[in-house]
Amino acid sequence: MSETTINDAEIAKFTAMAEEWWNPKGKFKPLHKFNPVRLSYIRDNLISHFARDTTVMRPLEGLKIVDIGCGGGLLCEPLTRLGATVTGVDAAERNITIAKIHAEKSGLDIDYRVTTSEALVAAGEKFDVVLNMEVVEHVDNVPLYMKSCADLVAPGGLMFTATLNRTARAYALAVVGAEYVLRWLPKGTHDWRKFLTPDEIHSLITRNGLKVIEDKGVVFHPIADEWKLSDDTGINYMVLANRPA
Ligand SMILES: C[S@@+](CC[C@H](N)C(=O)[O-])C[C@H]1O[C@@H](n2cnc3c(N)ncnc32)[C@H](O)[C@@H]1O
Ligand SMILES: [Mg+2]
Repeated sequence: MSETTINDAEIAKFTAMAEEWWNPKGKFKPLHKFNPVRLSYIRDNLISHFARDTTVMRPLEGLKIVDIGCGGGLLCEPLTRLGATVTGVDAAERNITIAKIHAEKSGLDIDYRVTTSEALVAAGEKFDVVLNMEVVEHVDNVPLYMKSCADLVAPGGLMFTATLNRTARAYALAVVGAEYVLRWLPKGTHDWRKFLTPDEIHSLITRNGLKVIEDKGVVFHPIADEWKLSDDTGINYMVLANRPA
């Protein structure tokens, strides 16, 4: 394939951190702290969009989900427990190795693959739900990446995109604060210039045939030591979109 979304330096960076995926106090601590709020946002929207029964143990039974840039599988595992049929995709082979070992230990059946969104499109795959969480700021060729994620959404399906906004506040908090002051993340984790605004994400989504349903900010509350949903999309945010049936 001539065009790729893989940035070799980014893949090397994530490969070097791969052993840390499931350590809640390690380099991925921010994602662990983030996980409950984004997981309940995803679950609630899947249940309402696909009209699922909330009284059953596995409300997502039968839904086909692909998690692009799944890392160690922090979202793949709980979504599998909720009944979904999950494919986890990452360009870093080491991440997929770690994800597979962890799923095996947890007794979960997850289809983990070392590949990319553009390769899945070339293979003609479609999913009810595409998760595009904290990846777009780490890829090359953002238009190709967003097009291939969108192309994977089946008619009637949903896509969740999470990333960081390109604001002065995001620079101060997500780069300087998180990497240099609080040391939540290794220095160099994020390049602010690669962050995208909600308007830029919307245009990448709509030009590929999806409709934006809503934006949701995710904000850290230091006293509660918790992330919460918010209307403030100035730093971390998620965009929910659908492909009309
Ligand atoms: C910040 S992590 C996010 C992990 C996961 N989505 C989460 O939110 O818990 C970004 C992940 O994207 C992967 N990645 C980077 N570029 C990619 C590409 N072009 N295609 C697929 N995965 C990629 C990295 O290896 C890394 O695991
Ligand atoms: Mg990131």
